[in-house]
Amino acid sequence: MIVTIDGVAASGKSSVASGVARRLQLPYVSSGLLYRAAALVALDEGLPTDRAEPLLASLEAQPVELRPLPEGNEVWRGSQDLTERLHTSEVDGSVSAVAQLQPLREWVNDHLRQLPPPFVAEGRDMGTNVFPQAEYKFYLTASPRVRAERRVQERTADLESVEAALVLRDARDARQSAPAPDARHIDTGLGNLEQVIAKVLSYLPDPA
Ligand SMILES: Nc1ncnc2c1ncn2[C@@H]1O[C@H](COP(=O)(O)OP(=O)(O)O)[C@@H](O)[C@H]1O
Ligand SMILES: Nc1ccn([C@H]2C[C@H](O)[C@@H](COP(=O)(O)OP(=O)(O)O)O2)c(=O)n1
Repeated sequence: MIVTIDGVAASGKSSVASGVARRLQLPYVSSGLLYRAAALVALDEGLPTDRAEPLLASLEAQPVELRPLPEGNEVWRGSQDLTERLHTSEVDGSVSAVAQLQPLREWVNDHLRQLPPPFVAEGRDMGTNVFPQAEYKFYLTASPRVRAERRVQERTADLESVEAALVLRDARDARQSAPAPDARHIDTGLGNLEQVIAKVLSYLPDPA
């Protein structure tokens, strides 16, 4: 079984995917972490974010590995744990450019398609491009203000600038963020995290 949870930035994808996966006793897969890791490598190494070749060459020379652990996804590069460095405003600011590079998208998608099901996968195009065969698909939304209020709890930045950055990233990511026609839409602003997790679970078979 593959469950896909797509949606806009800070709509709650990883928290909801993690909660659903825990209840189903499945791993969850945070695809955005691979895009974030690629953006971090570009920033660390001073590589351009608008050209795929130098970045791919670096990622091939020293590969990045996504570890979809039940307690949280980690990203490693050799002996370096990158996980704690993936959710900064700097990475937020560069990741959409990297995610527009088609060869980078193929690099991410090759990683994801090697993972053995069952799992819950979250991102932008899990239900459309990467796992169109998934049995259960969800698309999370919430207003920019609601999402910004959540993100200020996690970033040292003010509400107005976080909201503006989210709206900008939504626009930059729009191309790969179209919902799957067969996805169920859930507005995560209408309930708390537990209620949204329960809503998703209500459409899924009970764990054996
Ligand atoms: N109803 C809700 N649904 C989902 N997340 C919520 C909700 N209410 C508050 N949150 C919080 O909002 C944040 C969403 O962040 P995250 O799950 O990282 O979103 P995304 O993966 O879409 O960027 C988390 O801190 C989560 O606990
Ligand atoms: N499947 C995916 C997942 C993420 N991306 C891009 C779009 C986003 O700006 C970044 C980071 O995504 P991530 O889901 O980690 O973060 P946000 O929820 O957007 O804060 O990666 C993508 O293009 N396709």
